[in-house]
Amino acid sequence: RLELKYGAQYTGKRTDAAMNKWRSNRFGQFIHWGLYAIPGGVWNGKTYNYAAEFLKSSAHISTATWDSLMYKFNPKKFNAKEWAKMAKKMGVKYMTITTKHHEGFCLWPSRYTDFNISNTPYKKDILKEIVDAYNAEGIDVNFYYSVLDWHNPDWRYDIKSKEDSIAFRRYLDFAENQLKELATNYPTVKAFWFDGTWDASVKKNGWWTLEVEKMLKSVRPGVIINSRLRADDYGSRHKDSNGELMGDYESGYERRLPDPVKDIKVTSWDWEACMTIPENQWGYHQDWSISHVKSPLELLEMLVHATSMGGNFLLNFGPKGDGSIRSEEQNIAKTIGDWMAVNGQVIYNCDYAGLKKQDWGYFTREKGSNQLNMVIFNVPVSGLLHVDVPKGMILKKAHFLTTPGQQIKVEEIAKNQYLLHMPIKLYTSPQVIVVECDNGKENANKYQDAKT
Ligand SMILES: COc1ccc([C@H]2[C@H](O)[C@H](O)[C@H](C)N2C)cc1
Repeated sequence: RLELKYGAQYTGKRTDAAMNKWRSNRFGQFIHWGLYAIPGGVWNGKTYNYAAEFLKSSAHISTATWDSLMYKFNPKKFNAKEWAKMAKKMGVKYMTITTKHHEGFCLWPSRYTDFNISNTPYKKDILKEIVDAYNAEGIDVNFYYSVLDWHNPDWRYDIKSKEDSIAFRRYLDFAENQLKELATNYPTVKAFWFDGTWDASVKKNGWWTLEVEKMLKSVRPGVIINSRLRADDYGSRHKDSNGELMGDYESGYERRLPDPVKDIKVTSWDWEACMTIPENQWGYHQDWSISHVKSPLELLEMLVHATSMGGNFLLNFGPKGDGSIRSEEQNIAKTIGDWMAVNGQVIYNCDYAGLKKQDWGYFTREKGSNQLNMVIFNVPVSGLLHVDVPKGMILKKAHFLTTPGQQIKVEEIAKNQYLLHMPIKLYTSPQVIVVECDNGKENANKYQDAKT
Protein backbone atom coordinates (compact mmCIF):
# COMPACT_ATOMS: atom_id res chain seq x y z
CA ARG A 1 0.00 0.00 0.00
CA LEU A 2 1.25 3.53 -0.81
CA GLU A 3 1.24 6.25 1.79
CA LEU A 4 -1.16 8.88 0.36
CA LYS A 5 -1.96 12.37 1.59
CA TYR A 6 -4.74 13.04 -0.94
CA GLY A 7 -6.20 9.56 -1.42
CA ALA A 8 -9.46 8.03 -0.21
CA GLN A 9 -10.53 9.42 3.17
CA TYR A 10 -12.51 6.30 4.17
CA THR A 11 -13.46 2.89 2.78
CA GLY A 12 -16.88 1.25 2.49
CA LYS A 13 -20.30 2.83 1.95
CA ARG A 14 -21.35 5.88 3.98
CA THR A 15 -24.32 4.94 6.16
CA ASP A 16 -25.33 8.37 7.50
CA ALA A 17 -28.86 9.69 6.90
CA ALA A 18 -27.82 12.02 4.04
CA MET A 19 -26.15 9.18 2.11
CA ASN A 20 -28.99 6.77 2.87
CA LYS A 21 -31.39 9.31 1.36
CA TRP A 22 -29.13 9.82 -1.69
CA ARG A 23 -29.04 6.02 -2.16
CA SER A 24 -32.76 5.47 -1.64
CA ASN A 25 -33.56 8.20 -4.22
CA ARG A 26 -32.20 5.95 -7.01
CA PHE A 27 -33.70 7.98 -9.90
CA GLY A 28 -32.56 11.50 -10.76
CA GLN A 29 -32.97 14.11 -13.49
CA PHE A 30 -29.81 15.67 -14.93
CA ILE A 31 -30.31 19.15 -16.41
CA HIS A 32 -27.76 20.68 -18.80
CA TRP A 33 -28.71 24.32 -19.34
CA GLY A 34 -26.46 27.20 -20.36
CA LEU A 35 -25.58 29.51 -23.25
CA TYR A 36 -25.02 26.46 -25.48
CA ALA A 37 -28.82 25.92 -25.41
CA ILE A 38 -29.29 29.13 -27.47
CA PRO A 39 -27.52 27.99 -30.71
CA GLY A 40 -28.45 24.35 -30.01
CA GLY A 41 -25.70 22.78 -32.10
CA VAL A 42 -26.18 25.04 -35.15
CA TRP A 43 -23.81 27.93 -36.04
CA ASN A 44 -23.97 30.17 -39.14
CA GLY A 45 -26.54 27.82 -40.62
CA LYS A 46 -24.32 24.74 -40.20
CA THR A 47 -25.37 21.83 -37.97
CA TYR A 48 -22.57 20.30 -35.93
CA ASN A 49 -23.22 16.70 -34.93
CA TYR A 50 -20.93 16.64 -31.90
CA ALA A 51 -22.37 17.30 -28.42
CA ALA A 52 -24.19 20.67 -28.48
CA GLU A 53 -22.52 21.87 -25.28
CA PHE A 54 -19.20 21.58 -27.16
CA LEU A 55 -20.35 23.77 -30.10
CA LYS A 56 -17.82 26.48 -29.14
CA SER A 57 -14.97 24.11 -29.94
CA SER A 58 -16.72 22.14 -32.74
CA ALA A 59 -17.38 25.36 -34.68
CA HIS A 60 -14.10 27.02 -33.60
CA ILE A 61 -15.89 30.02 -32.11
CA SER A 62 -13.79 32.66 -30.33
CA THR A 63 -14.35 33.14 -26.61
CA ALA A 64 -15.41 36.76 -27.20
CA THR A 65 -18.06 35.70 -29.73
CA TRP A 66 -19.28 32.80 -27.62
CA ASP A 67 -19.43 34.86 -24.42
CA SER A 68 -21.60 37.50 -26.14
CA LEU A 69 -24.37 34.86 -26.11
CA MET A 70 -24.83 35.99 -22.51
CA TYR A 71 -26.60 39.10 -23.80
CA LYS A 72 -29.11 36.84 -25.57
CA PHE A 73 -29.98 34.63 -22.59
CA ASN A 74 -33.59 35.57 -21.85
CA PRO A 75 -35.69 32.37 -21.56
CA LYS A 76 -39.20 33.67 -22.22
CA LYS A 77 -40.81 30.24 -21.80
CA PHE A 78 -38.92 29.34 -18.63
CA ASN A 79 -41.12 28.23 -15.75
CA ALA A 80 -39.31 26.53 -12.87
CA LYS A 81 -42.54 25.23 -11.35
CA GLU A 82 -43.49 23.51 -14.61
CA TRP A 83 -40.06 21.86 -14.84
CA ALA A 84 -40.39 20.67 -11.25
CA LYS A 85 -43.95 19.37 -11.79
CA MET A 86 -42.83 17.42 -14.85
CA ALA A 87 -39.91 15.97 -12.86
CA LYS A 88 -42.23 15.01 -10.01
CA LYS A 89 -44.54 13.19 -12.42
CA MET A 90 -41.54 11.42 -13.97
CA GLY A 91 -40.83 9.99 -10.52
CA VAL A 92 -37.35 11.40 -9.90
CA LYS A 93 -36.35 11.99 -6.27
CA TYR A 94 -33.37 14.22 -7.08
CA MET A 95 -32.18 16.62 -9.76
CA THR A 96 -28.61 17.64 -10.67
CA ILE A 97 -28.22 20.92 -12.58
CA THR A 98 -25.23 22.48 -14.35
CA THR A 99 -24.50 25.57 -12.27
CA LYS A 100 -21.49 26.16 -14.56
CA HIS A 101 -20.50 23.99 -17.53
CA HIS A 102 -17.18 24.10 -19.43
CA GLU A 103 -18.19 27.43 -21.07
CA GLY A 104 -17.83 29.11 -17.67
CA PHE A 105 -21.24 30.83 -17.68
CA CYS A 106 -22.82 30.77 -14.21
CA LEU A 107 -26.55 30.25 -13.68
CA TRP A 108 -26.22 32.03 -10.33
CA PRO A 109 -25.17 35.67 -9.56
CA SER A 110 -21.60 34.76 -8.55
CA ARG A 111 -19.53 37.54 -7.05
CA TYR A 112 -16.36 35.98 -8.49
CA THR A 113 -17.11 36.54 -12.18
CA ASP A 114 -19.36 38.86 -14.22
CA PHE A 115 -20.03 35.98 -16.64
CA ASN A 116 -23.23 35.11 -14.87
CA ILE A 117 -27.03 35.29 -14.97
CA SER A 118 -27.22 38.78 -13.42
CA ASN A 119 -25.65 40.29 -16.56
CA THR A 120 -28.17 38.66 -18.93
CA PRO A 121 -31.51 40.22 -19.93
CA TYR A 122 -33.07 37.71 -17.51
CA LYS A 123 -31.10 39.24 -14.60
CA LYS A 124 -32.70 37.23 -11.78
CA ASP A 125 -31.11 34.34 -9.82
CA ILE A 126 -32.50 31.56 -12.01
CA LEU A 127 -30.67 28.89 -10.01
CA LYS A 128 -32.55 29.90 -6.87
CA GLU A 129 -35.88 29.73 -8.73
CA ILE A 130 -35.05 26.22 -9.90
CA VAL A 131 -33.80 25.01 -6.49
CA ASP A 132 -36.89 26.39 -4.74
CA ALA A 133 -39.32 24.93 -7.28
CA TYR A 134 -37.78 21.42 -7.11
CA ASN A 135 -37.46 21.47 -3.32
CA ALA A 136 -41.14 22.51 -3.12
CA GLU A 137 -41.97 19.28 -5.01
CA GLY A 138 -39.93 17.29 -2.49
CA ILE A 139 -37.10 16.72 -4.96
CA ASP A 140 -33.51 16.98 -3.68
CA VAL A 141 -31.24 19.31 -5.69
CA ASN A 142 -27.56 18.66 -6.46
CA PHE A 143 -25.10 20.97 -8.23
CA TYR A 144 -22.99 20.01 -11.26
CA TYR A 145 -19.84 22.16 -11.41
CA SER A 146 -17.22 22.07 -14.19
CA VAL A 147 -13.66 22.68 -12.98
CA LEU A 148 -12.65 23.08 -16.66
CA ASP A 149 -13.53 26.67 -17.58
CA TRP A 150 -13.08 28.00 -21.14
CA HIS A 151 -13.94 31.58 -20.09
CA ASN A 152 -11.57 32.16 -17.18
CA PRO A 153 -8.13 33.30 -18.46
CA ASP A 154 -6.41 31.63 -15.48
CA TRP A 155 -7.58 28.15 -16.54
CA ARG A 156 -4.77 25.88 -17.72
CA TYR A 157 -4.89 22.44 -19.38
CA ASP A 158 -1.39 21.71 -18.11
CA ILE A 159 1.26 23.38 -15.95
CA LYS A 160 4.34 23.99 -18.06
CA SER A 161 5.86 27.13 -16.56
CA LYS A 162 6.04 29.25 -13.42
CA GLU A 163 3.50 31.57 -15.06
CA ASP A 164 1.14 28.60 -15.58
CA SER A 165 1.34 27.57 -11.95
CA ILE A 166 0.74 31.12 -10.70
CA ALA A 167 -2.26 31.58 -13.02
CA PHE A 168 -3.69 28.14 -12.26
CA ARG A 169 -3.33 28.72 -8.54
CA ARG A 170 -5.46 31.84 -9.02
CA TYR A 171 -7.95 29.71 -10.94
CA LEU A 172 -8.14 27.08 -8.19
CA ASP A 173 -8.79 29.84 -5.63
CA PHE A 174 -11.53 31.24 -7.91
CA ALA A 175 -13.18 27.82 -8.27
CA GLU A 176 -12.99 27.10 -4.55
CA ASN A 177 -14.57 30.48 -3.82
CA GLN A 178 -17.39 29.76 -6.27
CA LEU A 179 -18.00 26.37 -4.68
CA LYS A 180 -18.06 27.87 -1.20
CA GLU A 181 -20.52 30.48 -2.52
CA LEU A 182 -22.80 27.74 -3.91
CA ALA A 183 -22.67 25.65 -0.73
CA THR A 184 -23.34 28.73 1.42
CA ASN A 185 -26.03 30.55 -0.58
CA TYR A 186 -28.08 27.46 -1.53
CA PRO A 187 -28.24 25.65 1.84
CA THR A 188 -30.55 22.87 0.64
CA VAL A 189 -27.99 21.53 -1.86
CA LYS A 190 -27.42 17.81 -1.15
CA ALA A 191 -24.51 16.89 -3.45
CA PHE A 192 -21.88 18.22 -5.84
CA TRP A 193 -21.33 16.58 -9.22
CA PHE A 194 -17.85 17.60 -10.43
CA ASP A 195 -16.84 17.42 -14.08
CA GLY A 196 -13.98 18.74 -16.23
CA THR A 197 -11.24 17.30 -14.05
CA TRP A 198 -9.43 15.05 -16.55
CA ASP A 199 -6.69 17.52 -17.59
CA ALA A 200 -3.07 17.31 -16.37
CA SER A 201 -3.40 20.65 -14.56
CA VAL A 202 -5.97 19.16 -12.16
CA LYS A 203 -4.24 15.79 -11.87
CA LYS A 204 -1.08 17.62 -10.74
CA ASN A 205 -3.11 19.33 -7.99
CA GLY A 206 -4.75 16.42 -6.22
CA TRP A 207 -4.31 18.30 -2.92
CA TRP A 208 -6.85 20.91 -4.12
CA THR A 209 -9.48 18.28 -4.87
CA LEU A 210 -9.28 17.00 -1.31
CA GLU A 211 -9.30 20.54 0.08
CA VAL A 212 -12.51 21.26 -1.86
CA GLU A 213 -14.12 18.04 -0.63
CA LYS A 214 -13.27 18.96 2.97
CA MET A 215 -14.38 22.59 2.56
CA LEU A 216 -17.79 21.59 1.14
CA LYS A 217 -18.34 19.04 3.90
CA SER A 218 -17.54 21.65 6.55
CA VAL A 219 -19.78 24.33 4.99
CA ARG A 220 -22.59 21.85 4.30
CA PRO A 221 -22.28 18.80 6.63
CA GLY A 222 -23.59 15.62 5.02
CA VAL A 223 -23.07 16.92 1.49
CA ILE A 224 -22.13 14.23 -1.04
CA ILE A 225 -19.18 14.47 -3.47
CA ASN A 226 -18.70 12.37 -6.62
CA SER A 227 -15.46 10.51 -7.33
CA ARG A 228 -14.92 12.50 -10.55
CA LEU A 229 -13.65 15.50 -8.52
CA ARG A 230 -10.80 13.61 -7.02
CA ALA A 231 -7.16 13.10 -7.92
CA ASP A 232 -4.62 11.73 -5.46
CA ASP A 233 -0.91 12.41 -4.82
CA TYR A 234 0.01 10.66 -8.09
CA GLY A 235 -2.83 12.03 -10.25
CA SER A 236 -4.89 8.85 -9.99
CA ARG A 237 -8.58 9.69 -10.52
CA HIS A 238 -11.84 8.27 -9.14
CA LYS A 239 -9.87 5.51 -7.34
CA ASP A 240 -6.62 6.36 -5.59
CA SER A 241 -3.26 4.70 -6.23
CA ASN A 242 -4.22 1.99 -3.74
CA GLY A 243 -7.43 1.27 -5.69
CA GLU A 244 -9.67 2.83 -3.05
CA LEU A 245 -12.69 4.86 -4.23
CA MET A 246 -12.38 8.59 -3.53
CA GLY A 247 -15.37 10.82 -2.88
CA ASP A 248 -18.65 9.31 -1.73
CA TYR A 249 -19.75 7.40 -4.83
CA GLU A 250 -18.32 6.30 -8.16
CA SER A 251 -19.37 8.54 -11.05
CA GLY A 252 -17.45 6.92 -13.90
CA TYR A 253 -20.50 5.46 -15.69
CA GLU A 254 -21.30 8.06 -18.35
CA ARG A 255 -23.67 6.84 -21.11
CA ARG A 256 -22.98 3.26 -20.08
CA LEU A 257 -24.00 0.85 -17.30
CA PRO A 258 -21.97 -1.80 -15.44
CA ASP A 259 -22.31 -5.32 -16.82
CA PRO A 260 -24.53 -7.45 -14.52
CA VAL A 261 -22.00 -10.30 -14.57
CA LYS A 262 -18.55 -8.89 -15.33
CA ASP A 263 -18.98 -5.76 -13.16
CA ILE A 264 -20.87 -7.33 -10.25
CA LYS A 265 -18.28 -5.90 -7.85
CA VAL A 266 -19.89 -2.43 -8.20
CA THR A 267 -22.58 -3.73 -5.82
CA SER A 268 -20.06 -3.26 -2.99
CA TRP A 269 -19.83 0.54 -3.36
CA ASP A 270 -22.20 3.42 -4.16
CA TRP A 271 -22.26 4.53 -7.80
CA GLU A 272 -24.35 6.47 -10.30
CA ALA A 273 -24.69 6.24 -14.09
CA CYS A 274 -25.59 9.36 -16.07
CA MET A 275 -27.37 8.96 -19.41
CA THR A 276 -28.27 11.01 -22.48
CA ILE A 277 -31.47 10.46 -24.44
CA PRO A 278 -29.75 10.83 -27.84
CA GLU A 279 -26.43 9.03 -28.36
CA ASN A 280 -24.34 12.00 -27.13
CA GLN A 281 -26.14 15.29 -26.51
CA TRP A 282 -26.20 16.79 -23.01
CA GLY A 283 -27.10 20.37 -23.94
CA TYR A 284 -30.08 21.17 -26.18
CA HIS A 285 -29.47 20.25 -29.87
CA GLN A 286 -31.97 21.43 -32.50
CA ASP A 287 -31.63 18.30 -34.62
CA TRP A 288 -32.01 14.94 -32.88
CA SER A 289 -32.28 13.12 -36.20
CA ILE A 290 -28.47 12.94 -36.28
CA SER A 291 -28.32 9.95 -33.90
CA HIS A 292 -30.38 7.24 -32.23
CA VAL A 293 -32.82 8.66 -29.66
CA LYS A 294 -33.49 6.24 -26.81
CA SER A 295 -37.13 5.24 -26.27
CA PRO A 296 -38.87 5.56 -22.90
CA LEU A 297 -38.75 1.76 -22.39
CA GLU A 298 -35.04 1.62 -23.29
CA LEU A 299 -34.37 4.23 -20.62
CA LEU A 300 -36.69 2.59 -18.10
CA GLU A 301 -34.75 -0.66 -18.49
CA MET A 302 -31.54 1.23 -17.72
CA LEU A 303 -33.08 2.62 -14.53
CA VAL A 304 -34.11 -0.87 -13.40
CA HIS A 305 -30.68 -2.23 -14.42
CA ALA A 306 -28.94 0.39 -12.27
CA THR A 307 -31.15 -0.27 -9.25
CA SER A 308 -30.59 -4.04 -9.64
CA MET A 309 -26.85 -3.42 -9.23
CA GLY A 310 -27.16 -1.00 -6.29
CA GLY A 311 -26.62 2.19 -8.30
CA ASN A 312 -28.41 5.46 -9.11
CA PHE A 313 -29.59 6.48 -12.57
CA LEU A 314 -29.35 10.14 -13.65
CA LEU A 315 -31.32 10.82 -16.85
CA ASN A 316 -30.39 13.96 -18.75
CA PHE A 317 -32.68 16.71 -20.04
CA GLY A 318 -31.47 19.64 -22.14
CA PRO A 319 -33.96 22.53 -21.97
CA LYS A 320 -34.08 24.90 -24.97
CA GLY A 321 -32.60 28.40 -24.85
CA ASP A 322 -36.13 29.77 -24.38
CA GLY A 323 -36.63 27.59 -21.28
CA SER A 324 -39.12 25.16 -22.81
CA ILE A 325 -38.74 21.37 -22.70
CA ARG A 326 -38.75 19.55 -26.07
CA SER A 327 -41.62 17.16 -26.80
CA GLU A 328 -39.45 14.01 -26.87
CA GLU A 329 -38.35 14.75 -23.31
CA GLN A 330 -41.90 15.53 -22.19
CA ASN A 331 -43.02 12.17 -23.63
CA ILE A 332 -40.24 10.27 -21.88
CA ALA A 333 -41.05 11.96 -18.57
CA LYS A 334 -44.71 10.98 -18.94
CA THR A 335 -44.16 7.37 -20.02
CA ILE A 336 -41.55 6.61 -17.36
CA GLY A 337 -43.61 8.50 -14.79
CA ASP A 338 -46.75 6.46 -15.51
CA TRP A 339 -44.80 3.24 -14.88
CA MET A 340 -43.07 4.62 -11.77
CA ALA A 341 -46.41 5.71 -10.29
CA VAL A 342 -47.49 2.05 -10.21
CA ASN A 343 -44.14 0.26 -9.76
CA GLY A 344 -41.85 2.79 -8.03
CA GLN A 345 -41.60 0.60 -4.94
CA VAL A 346 -39.24 -1.75 -6.82
CA ILE A 347 -36.87 1.18 -7.43
CA TYR A 348 -37.00 3.56 -4.45
CA ASN A 349 -34.96 2.35 -1.48
CA CYS A 350 -34.17 -0.84 -3.42
CA ASP A 351 -30.80 -2.43 -3.99
CA TYR A 352 -28.95 -5.45 -5.41
CA ALA A 353 -30.87 -8.59 -4.38
CA GLY A 354 -27.88 -10.96 -4.39
CA LEU A 355 -29.24 -13.34 -7.05
CA LYS A 356 -27.68 -14.37 -10.34
CA LYS A 357 -28.79 -12.26 -13.35
CA GLN A 358 -31.35 -14.00 -15.57
CA ASP A 359 -32.24 -13.29 -19.22
CA TRP A 360 -35.83 -12.25 -18.52
CA GLY A 361 -34.79 -9.13 -16.56
CA TYR A 362 -33.67 -7.86 -13.19
CA PHE A 363 -34.06 -8.54 -9.46
CA THR A 364 -34.28 -5.76 -6.93
CA ARG A 365 -34.91 -5.95 -3.21
CA GLU A 366 -36.01 -3.33 -0.72
CA LYS A 367 -33.61 -2.86 2.18
CA GLY A 368 -34.43 -5.37 4.95
CA SER A 369 -37.42 -6.82 3.10
CA ASN A 370 -38.06 -10.55 2.65
CA GLN A 371 -39.76 -9.69 -0.61
CA LEU A 372 -37.91 -10.21 -3.88
CA ASN A 373 -38.84 -8.02 -6.85
CA MET A 374 -38.60 -9.37 -10.39
CA VAL A 375 -38.84 -6.82 -13.22
CA ILE A 376 -39.44 -8.61 -16.51
CA PHE A 377 -38.46 -7.00 -19.82
CA ASN A 378 -37.88 -10.16 -21.88
CA VAL A 379 -40.85 -12.54 -21.46
CA PRO A 380 -39.69 -16.09 -22.36
CA VAL A 381 -41.93 -17.76 -24.98
CA SER A 382 -42.27 -20.65 -22.51
CA GLY A 383 -43.60 -18.25 -19.88
CA LEU A 384 -41.16 -19.94 -17.48
CA LEU A 385 -38.99 -17.56 -15.45
CA HIS A 386 -35.86 -19.28 -14.16
CA VAL A 387 -34.57 -18.22 -10.73
CA ASP A 388 -31.35 -19.46 -9.13
CA VAL A 389 -31.33 -18.67 -5.41
CA PRO A 390 -28.40 -18.51 -3.01
CA LYS A 391 -28.09 -21.47 -0.64
CA GLY A 392 -30.66 -21.31 2.11
CA MET A 393 -33.07 -19.05 0.28
CA ILE A 394 -36.55 -20.39 -0.31
CA LEU A 395 -39.18 -18.88 -2.65
CA LYS A 396 -42.72 -19.14 -1.35
CA LYS A 397 -45.59 -17.21 -2.94
CA ALA A 398 -45.56 -14.90 -5.95
CA HIS A 399 -47.95 -12.51 -7.67
CA PHE A 400 -47.90 -9.62 -10.13
CA LEU A 401 -47.42 -6.45 -8.14
CA THR A 402 -50.70 -5.05 -9.50
CA THR A 403 -52.83 -8.18 -8.89
CA PRO A 404 -51.94 -9.46 -5.41
CA GLY A 405 -54.97 -11.78 -5.42
CA GLN A 406 -53.80 -13.82 -8.40
CA GLN A 407 -51.05 -16.28 -7.42
CA ILE A 408 -48.23 -17.09 -9.84
CA LYS A 409 -47.08 -20.72 -9.65
CA VAL A 410 -43.65 -21.12 -8.00
CA GLU A 411 -42.14 -24.52 -8.85
CA GLU A 412 -38.93 -25.80 -7.24
CA ILE A 413 -37.22 -27.79 -9.99
CA ALA A 414 -33.83 -28.58 -8.48
CA LYS A 415 -31.56 -27.59 -5.60
CA ASN A 416 -31.70 -23.78 -5.28
CA GLN A 417 -33.58 -23.59 -8.60
CA TYR A 418 -37.14 -22.46 -9.27
CA LEU A 419 -39.40 -21.75 -12.22
CA LEU A 420 -42.16 -19.16 -12.01
CA HIS A 421 -45.03 -19.75 -14.43
CA MET A 422 -45.98 -16.46 -16.08
CA PRO A 423 -49.33 -16.45 -17.93
CA ILE A 424 -48.52 -16.48 -21.64
CA LYS A 425 -49.99 -13.38 -23.28
CA LEU A 426 -48.88 -10.14 -24.92
CA TYR A 427 -47.22 -7.78 -22.45
CA THR A 428 -46.57 -4.22 -23.63
CA SER A 429 -44.80 -2.86 -20.57
CA PRO A 430 -42.25 -4.17 -18.06
CA GLN A 431 -43.97 -6.62 -15.69
CA VAL A 432 -43.33 -6.73 -11.95
CA ILE A 433 -43.66 -9.90 -9.92
CA VAL A 434 -43.12 -9.83 -6.16
CA VAL A 435 -42.01 -13.03 -4.46
CA GLU A 436 -42.21 -13.80 -0.79
CA CYS A 437 -38.97 -15.50 0.18
CA ASP A 438 -37.50 -17.09 3.25
CA ASN A 439 -33.80 -16.94 3.89
CA GLY A 440 -34.17 -19.41 6.71
CA LYS A 441 -33.22 -23.05 6.77
CA GLU A 442 -31.02 -24.94 4.38
CA ASN A 443 -32.96 -26.44 1.45
CA ALA A 444 -33.98 -29.99 2.22
CA ASN A 445 -31.40 -31.90 0.28
CA LYS A 446 -34.01 -33.91 -1.66
CA TYR A 447 -32.25 -33.63 -5.00
CA GLN A 448 -29.54 -36.00 -6.11
CA ASP A 449 -26.46 -34.26 -7.39
CA ALA A 450 -25.40 -35.92 -10.60
CA LYS A 451 -22.48 -38.30 -10.08
CA THR A 452 -19.85 -36.81 -12.39
C1 LIG B 1 -14.13 14.76 -23.92
O1 LIG B 1 -15.32 14.05 -23.80
C2 LIG B 1 -16.25 14.59 -22.98
C3 LIG B 1 -15.94 15.61 -22.10
C4 LIG B 1 -16.93 16.13 -21.25
C5 LIG B 1 -18.20 15.60 -21.27
C6 LIG B 1 -19.21 16.21 -20.36
C7 LIG B 1 -20.50 16.49 -21.07
O2 LIG B 1 -20.55 17.78 -21.62
C8 LIG B 1 -21.53 16.33 -19.95
O3 LIG B 1 -21.49 17.46 -19.08
C9 LIG B 1 -20.98 15.07 -19.30
C10 LIG B 1 -21.65 14.76 -17.97
N1 LIG B 1 -19.56 15.37 -19.16
C11 LIG B 1 -18.76 14.15 -18.93
C12 LIG B 1 -18.51 14.58 -22.15
C13 LIG B 1 -17.55 14.06 -23.00
